[in-house]
Amino acid sequence: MLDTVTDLKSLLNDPSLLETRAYIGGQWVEGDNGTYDVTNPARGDVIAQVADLSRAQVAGAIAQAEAAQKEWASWTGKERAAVLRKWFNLMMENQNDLGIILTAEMGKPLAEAVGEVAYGASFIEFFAEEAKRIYGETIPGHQRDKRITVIKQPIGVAASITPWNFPNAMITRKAGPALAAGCAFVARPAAETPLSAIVLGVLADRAGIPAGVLNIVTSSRASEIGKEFCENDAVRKLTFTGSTEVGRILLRQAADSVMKCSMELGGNAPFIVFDDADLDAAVEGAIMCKFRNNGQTCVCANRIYVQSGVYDEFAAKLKARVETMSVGDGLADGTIFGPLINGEAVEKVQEHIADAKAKGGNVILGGASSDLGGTFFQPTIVTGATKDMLVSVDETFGPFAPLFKFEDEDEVIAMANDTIFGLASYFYAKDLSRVYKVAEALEYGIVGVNTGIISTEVAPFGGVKQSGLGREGSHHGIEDYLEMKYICMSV
Ligand SMILES: O=CCCCC(=O)O
Repeated sequence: MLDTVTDLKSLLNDPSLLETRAYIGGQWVEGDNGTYDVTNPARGDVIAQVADLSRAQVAGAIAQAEAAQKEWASWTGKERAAVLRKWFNLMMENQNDLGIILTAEMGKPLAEAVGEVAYGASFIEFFAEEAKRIYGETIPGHQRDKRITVIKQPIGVAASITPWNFPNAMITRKAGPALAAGCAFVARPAAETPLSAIVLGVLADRAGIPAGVLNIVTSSRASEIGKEFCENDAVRKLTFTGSTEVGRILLRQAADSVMKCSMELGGNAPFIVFDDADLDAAVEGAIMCKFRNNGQTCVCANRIYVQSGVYDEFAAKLKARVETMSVGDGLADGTIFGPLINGEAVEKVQEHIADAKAKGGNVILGGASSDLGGTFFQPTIVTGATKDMLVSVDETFGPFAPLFKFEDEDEVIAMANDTIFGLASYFYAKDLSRVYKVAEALEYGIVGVNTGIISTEVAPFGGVKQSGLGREGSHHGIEDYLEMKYICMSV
């Protein structure tokens, strides 16, 4: 049982990793607004009380970042790479402790949490390497006496707002390229999961990242902090992962200062199973894709389309596999499905299931809260899903798998693209020309073909349509933190 912060400390190999103060300008800082409670979603127990910063303190953090940025940018790429590499090493050396902290505040099973820490650290490793490869360009002059050079420079101070579902990796995917580029960074983690962010500050400090280059600002007041980030002229880049609704608000707020924005927003991922697919592989892919993090991931399948010839078999196989998977505390052995983050998340899953049932859906597995109570929910599969159901337009963000039936390729492509979102999509098929045609026709930033897992630091992650702006990860990911400068010289 994790009743208090002392209990959580006792689970850690290095209890000093559990810090509850904010990290600003290399100092550990108490909140002007006191503290707020961080709870364990499995039981609702308070596990820590974290610094609740005021807007003025966040402005102070931005000032510290601004003061530190120029010196940091003057370091060579190789020098920046060396400390980023140390930061990566420290994350991996403390991977299990970081995983325990993450599970305690977010709820996902420990194996997934430890996996997320490795995934998060991979962005620091990758961008440490990229720090040495920020190349410019020479362009043939437009007149005989002209020489044109393009250099790339850090954009300045970058600020991030990140969600609770990936409390580690969503920060590192932004901080890695920002710091590698020579930007200073101010991170505001989700109020639900500040401890995983703060521990990144602890390790950054140990790695020798200079004071002010990385700042972690914790606060229970999301909208105030969002406003400060958008309205403070020293912030030149805002990077956000979260809902499309909040992304729109931030974009509006950021318009006045014309800052560069990256938005990784909501999805409504289709997962398509064609009749020539390897069905067992498709079932495994659907499980990974739909139920990763208990369905609480922006790239989780939201709508599963299965061609009529294999529909019943796929449904039976999926049910048989999912019913063997257990729901439980994230720290308990064998848990596959942890708790949902909070009561609101449970209500949304319930609403989508009730709506599906009312519109003719047939619950073949689950459908209700788990006997464990709290926010534990049974993984649920519904057959007979139709496009008038809520789930076809709205991301459930929970363990609900609706199975839609389709007849042909054109029909399913039209259904899959019939959404304002365009983040991830998936399909299983063997026919090569179908594979190419469908991959090209899906209006999404990411297409998984015969795989349910597409996330990696080496590929560009991001969406089209109202799923966002910009790409994170890969060599493209650093571009969002750089400005191009064109130098025109007359010789
Ligand atoms: O909710 C979105 C988090 C993205 C997780 C990933 O990188 O796969």
